Amino acid sequence: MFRSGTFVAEHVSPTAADQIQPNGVDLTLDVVFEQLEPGRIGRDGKQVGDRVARPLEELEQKDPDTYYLPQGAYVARYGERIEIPEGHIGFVYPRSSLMRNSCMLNTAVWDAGYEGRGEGLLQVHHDVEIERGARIAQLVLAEADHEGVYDGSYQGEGLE
Ligand SMILES: O=c1ccn([C@H]2C[C@H](O)[C@@H](COP(=O)(O)OP(=O)(O)OP(=O)(O)O)O2)c(=O)[nH]1
Repeated sequence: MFRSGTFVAEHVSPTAADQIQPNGVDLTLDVVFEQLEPGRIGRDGKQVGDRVARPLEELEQKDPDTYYLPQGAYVARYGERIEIPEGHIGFVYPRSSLMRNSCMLNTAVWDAGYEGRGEGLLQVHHDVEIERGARIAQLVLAEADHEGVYDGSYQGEGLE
């Protein structure tokens, strides 16, 4: 069973009232990274390629806290600290307004016991402006059986 947005909000911080949806909690965009070097996925381990945070443009008469993203693929870090409670699994979906603007957010499984500010692959198929702090995604939680809890290399990411 999927949990309510109010339940999900107990595991996401900070959350403003307008982020709490009937079935989940909206996540905001904090940092956009651009990958510089190749990563590696091996049979026995992996490595994330070097990346750099994209600068926030500071154009006159424009909100300075806005990303102006040309077509391409970016890694987006969310602004919220997320905790996947035991007995649950998390899924993140893009906000439909992204899709309607020819952009997409690709995501993976969020494991029970994970804590951190996660990341998603932001695909920009048409140039787009996204304000820092704007809502781009929604986290939902479903009840799930599991053995053990998350103990991988991304535990605690973005909380430093
Ligand atoms: O779209 C997603 C999906 C998951 N996560 C977080 C939560 C998840 O629990 C953690 C690890 O994901 P996964 O298990 O897929 O990572 P991995 O590539 O298998 O690495 P590791 O074994 O170090 O966990 O990353 C994200 O930040 N974004």
